[in-house]
Amino acid sequence: MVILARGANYSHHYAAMATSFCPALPQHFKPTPISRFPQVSFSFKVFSSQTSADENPTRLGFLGLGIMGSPMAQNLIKAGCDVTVWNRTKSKCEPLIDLGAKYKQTPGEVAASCDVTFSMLADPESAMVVACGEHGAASGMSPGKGYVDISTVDGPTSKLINGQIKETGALFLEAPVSGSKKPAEDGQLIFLTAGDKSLYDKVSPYLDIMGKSRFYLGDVGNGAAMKLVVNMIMGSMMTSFAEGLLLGEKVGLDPTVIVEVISQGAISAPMFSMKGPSMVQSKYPTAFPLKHQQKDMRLALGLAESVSQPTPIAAAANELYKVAKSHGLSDHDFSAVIEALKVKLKD
Ligand SMILES: NC(=O)C1=CN([C@@H]2O[C@H](COP(=O)(O)OP(=O)(O)OC[C@H]3O[C@@H](n4cnc5c(N)ncnc54)[C@H](OP(=O)(O)O)[C@@H]3O)[C@@H](O)[C@H]2O)C=CC1
Ligand SMILES: O=CCCC(=O)O
Repeated sequence: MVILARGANYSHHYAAMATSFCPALPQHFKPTPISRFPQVSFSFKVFSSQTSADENPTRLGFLGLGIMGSPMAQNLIKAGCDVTVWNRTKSKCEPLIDLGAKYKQTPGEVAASCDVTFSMLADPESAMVVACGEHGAASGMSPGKGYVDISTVDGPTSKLINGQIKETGALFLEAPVSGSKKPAEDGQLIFLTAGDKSLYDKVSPYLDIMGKSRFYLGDVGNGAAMKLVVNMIMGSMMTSFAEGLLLGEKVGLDPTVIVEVISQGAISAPMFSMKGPSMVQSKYPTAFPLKHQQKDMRLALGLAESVSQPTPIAAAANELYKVAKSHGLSDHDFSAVIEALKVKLKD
């Protein structure tokens, strides 16, 4: 069911109205902006397992069950979707199988048994091998099927995967996400999609289960570019925040007060408020692994290089992430980049 309503100011009113129409269906209900026209309209989407439980429900595959993929697949299962999973490390499939997912031995077998297959892999290399390698998803693709790659990769990788999928007659959509572990758990991700519009239309109900909004950006490569631009800014912001916390502390300021002051002013950001308190305690519980942030800085710098755009701030930030990696912080949250600034230089 989709309830359409115009105007951003009345979202909670319309949300209450929709819930009163459908009291049995509130579990996956949330007001969602129609992101292609963010300035003019909102839609409210109610996904119900009943609506998908028709004669031939769409069979969904999910490849890659890491920090992000696991809760995303879990939300699809909990919404009543028919989901088949695969992960390189099979043990990560088990909690989802317990929730009702099916399991196949290879990405190709998942794709062969599903109508649409989602993938959420670490980086360009793993996205390529899972899509196009031996027993990869492409080996199970054929006309009528679709492949949706949610991994954060660069445009050239996404275009290569698109080409291989298209050769099978299937459709392709790149759909990287903004939002981290908690938004993935809460179904509040922001999808940045590009590619086959008909596949975008087909999978929109599923994107709405996993996310709060979705953007359709046209040709393959635009979704990857949008994601890299956003993460490049985020990565630079984090290093600047880390510098400020350490400088403030060194001149005698209480870093918890710095976090509070920032939260009330013009540079307030959810990221600072969420990560700041644990950073001042030198704790970095992983939501977004530092190794992935450094990968995104590297890919964003490659994108900048491809169009001769100067990005000196991002280049400097990237060096700090590389230093943090060399200190064994790859699997910590990316906020651990602050540790790279604590390293004492030799005399
Ligand atoms: N965490 C976050 O906050 C966000 C992450 N992203 C992006 O989403 C993607 C996934 O992130 P996240 O879930 O955090 O990452 P994780 O490191 O938790 O998971 C990575 C996944 O990729 C799989 N993988 C890695 N290498 C290979 C390989 N060679 N062959 C097959 N599978 C492989 C892993 O399998 P295995 O379990 O066997 O290791 C795992 O399923 C990344 O591109 C990341 O940049 C995007 C938004 C937010
Ligand atoms: O790619 C990771 C993004 C993390 C976030 O948007 O909070």
